[in-house]
Amino acid sequence: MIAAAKFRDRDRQVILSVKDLTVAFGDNVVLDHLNLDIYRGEILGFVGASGAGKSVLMRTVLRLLPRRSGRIEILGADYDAVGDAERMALDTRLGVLFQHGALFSALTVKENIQLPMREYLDLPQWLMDELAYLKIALVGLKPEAADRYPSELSGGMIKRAALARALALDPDLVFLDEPTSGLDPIGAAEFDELIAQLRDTLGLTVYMVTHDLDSLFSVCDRIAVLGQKKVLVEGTLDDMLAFDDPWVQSYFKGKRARSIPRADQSARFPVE
Ligand SMILES: Nc1ncnc2c1ncn2[C@@H]1O[C@H](COP(=O)(O)OP(=O)(O)OP(=O)(O)O)[C@@H](O)[C@H]1O
Repeated sequence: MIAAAKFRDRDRQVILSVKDLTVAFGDNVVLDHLNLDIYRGEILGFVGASGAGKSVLMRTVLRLLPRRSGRIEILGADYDAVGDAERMALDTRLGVLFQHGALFSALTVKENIQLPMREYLDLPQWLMDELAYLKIALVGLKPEAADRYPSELSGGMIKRAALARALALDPDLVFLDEPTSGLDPIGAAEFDELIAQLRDTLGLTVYMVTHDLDSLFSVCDRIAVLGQKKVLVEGTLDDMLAFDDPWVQSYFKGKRARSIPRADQSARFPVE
């Protein structure tokens, strides 16, 4: 924890800051004065029991759900305090991969990737085509995938195509909602590797909601646990293991967790 804190304080810029966020549906308060910071260039794994509110948090940050109170700052700018033009510019800094890919079935992969470009940019078709092929290559798909429809793709290819769409506008921060769910262990490991590669080469920041212990142990720099309507604990895997809470203990120290080899986190959190 000390090492992680040093690394953050010294080098890191907060890219997304959620302050005092409360979200409720009628009497059902799902998030209660929640705080969370995400730092540039990190892969943050976000976990919590089913129904804890992980998707609600992600959707609220993306302004797909209303909040009762609280502030959301992207790259230091308060979403609510900026004008329409700046808000639109902030939107382009974020990319999203929804659970199950959420590609439009009537559009080809190329057309899906070009959707955000059409919405936010004014580019000639030839340039959008070149950019789409670039994104397709970036996520490890072959060029032939460009003209395929989602129904013609495997589960792993759909995830990659959806990731290519999330990267369409060269975002600073991507939200991934259970990106490896439904993939076999090899496909999931390859996807994790791709995420780490994109972080390293593009300097991408990644917010990953996941139930996948392999992902948490192998690619996440930091973990945050949602519980009791707040971020219960955040930090390294060692912080999770030391945290005295029954759900956190059984999640990170359970039989399944014990069978997974851990990545060397000291490489990611160097101490001066
Ligand atoms: N649009 C909505 N209207 C009313 N209640 C909602 C809505 N969306 C989510 N909820 C409620 O908010 C709570 C948190 O749901 P959420 O989907 O965020 O959980 P989660 O942590 O993502 O769960 P899982 O891991 O199972 O996907 C649940 O009680 C859910 O019923």
